[in-house]
Amino acid sequence: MAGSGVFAEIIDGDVFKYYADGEWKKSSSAKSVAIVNPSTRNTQYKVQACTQEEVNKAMEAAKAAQKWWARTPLWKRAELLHKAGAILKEHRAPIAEALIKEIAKPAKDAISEVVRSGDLISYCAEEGVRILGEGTFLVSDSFPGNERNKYCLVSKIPLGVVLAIPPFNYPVNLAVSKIAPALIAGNSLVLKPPTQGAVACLHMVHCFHLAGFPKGLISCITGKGSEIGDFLTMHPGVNCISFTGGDTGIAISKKAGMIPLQMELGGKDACIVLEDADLDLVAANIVKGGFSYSGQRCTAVKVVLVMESVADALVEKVKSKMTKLTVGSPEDDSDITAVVSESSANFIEGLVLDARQKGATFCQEYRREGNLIWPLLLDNVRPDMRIAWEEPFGPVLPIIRIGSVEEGIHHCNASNFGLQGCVFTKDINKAMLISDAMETGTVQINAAPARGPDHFPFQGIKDSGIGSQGITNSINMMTKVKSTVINLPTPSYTMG
Ligand SMILES: NC(=O)C1=CN([C@@H]2O[C@H](COP(=O)(O)OP(=O)(O)OC[C@H]3O[C@@H](n4cnc5c(N)ncnc54)[C@H](OP(=O)(O)O)[C@@H]3O)[C@@H](O)[C@H]2O)C=CC1
Ligand SMILES: O=C(O)[C@H](O)COP(=O)(O)O
Repeated sequence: MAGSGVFAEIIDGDVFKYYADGEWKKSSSAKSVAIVNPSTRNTQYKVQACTQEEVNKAMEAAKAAQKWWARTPLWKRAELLHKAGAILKEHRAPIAEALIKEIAKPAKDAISEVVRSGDLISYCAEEGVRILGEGTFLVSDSFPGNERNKYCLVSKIPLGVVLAIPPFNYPVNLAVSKIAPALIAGNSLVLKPPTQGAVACLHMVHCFHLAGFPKGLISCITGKGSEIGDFLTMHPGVNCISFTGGDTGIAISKKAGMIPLQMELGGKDACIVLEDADLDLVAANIVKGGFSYSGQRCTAVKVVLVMESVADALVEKVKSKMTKLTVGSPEDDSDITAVVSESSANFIEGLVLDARQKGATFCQEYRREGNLIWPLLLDNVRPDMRIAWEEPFGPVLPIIRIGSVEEGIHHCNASNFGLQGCVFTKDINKAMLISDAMETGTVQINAAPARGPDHFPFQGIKDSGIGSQGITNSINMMTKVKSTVINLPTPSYTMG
């Protein structure tokens, strides 16, 4: 049960506390933020609306704790991370329950998100010891005109205080994908969880608390992003921001100071289907890729670009598979559950009505009950329809019929997004050429887009992001280079 057992200390009455300086606290604002259950549309939980003064205190504590943490041996940092990962997996049930209630994540997916997160933390601990345990040694005479009288020792050192801001759809996994790299690299961490997903995040933070991390090293500031977000992202105490979400990230990138930014934003992942593709494989991947977690994944298949000659056959296969999708409550492990909010459902509906008005073919009747939208395939979508370009973040998938591969690549590259894409063909040479031509961070060949497994590099270009995630790249991004040059009185080749 969320907020009970070992988690009893993180709640006060019906309001979850925030975490700072090694303690669970009530905000002096005496205000709380309601978390509405997407399925019932009733208030499920409440979290503290933290004040700017509480942010300042968390930043001060983070700065002080980081100085000591940077002097903590790598093996000790890794040991604590392994403990946190194990505790997280041990308490997967109450954390998954919070995911079910606050973001309507199907029960099975909720459990797997928590387990995946525990595994990410441990993998990160091991990877951090490996890559941070070595540096570079350069000699001066490798550059013309120099003798070997300078030795250069190059190492990776922490940035300082990392601000982590994850989105609602993977509030635990996309939080630890920032927290673990930050900590193993010797940084401290301030977390601003999504409102929808905040309680799952608070439970996850408690697992780090139980593991025994130093006071002040980790804090979790709750409150609406629209109210406390700018104060956090423009705070002078922040040395790096790692953000995942929508175009909010673009706004943040314009406000943040001279600090490293890691941004994983929206996507319009295109699925290009060639005439020789295995259509059963394609249909299976389109349904899984397009409708898992009700399409609320940045890596969801968001537009299908299929050669006209095989389009009818593909559409029939997809429609047939869609009839097997269950629609209902996350507690029952339904495939399709309520989207995260009424505003999200309204946005999705707007795209559907626009497509209807402009003549798209509806493969199913459009059906909505509250935030629950039944899976919908739109055929014969044209570029003048909003759904051809915008990201519904919901269970609605457009099909665009193309006359050539070039037409498909053109549509993919004309998008403002550039996260992932996929191509289905039996001709690997053609697949490689298409992958090279697609302007996206990743191209999947003969499978739907996916961020996982979490050690793979994951990046978006254009409006889909800045920098590269994935455990190794995240660790490196949360460090900076330090050179120490030893100047010898006379050249020495004894090490040559
Ligand atoms: N690339 C990806 O992985 C994802 C992309 N998205 C995209 O984002 C859209 C909306 O999803 P959502 O999660 O609400 O994304 P948002 O960009 O609205 O929110 C992401 C995170 O940013 C916080 N935030 C909001 N405003 C600010 C601000 N001014 N300063 C700092 N932080 C802020 C949010 O907090 P709060 O919740 O309190 O507002 C949340 O923690 C989706 O429709 C989709 O397009 C969403 C999820 C994942
Ligand atoms: O933000 C998202 O939607 C996730 O990065 C998607 O992760 P997945 O592809 O592993 O589901």
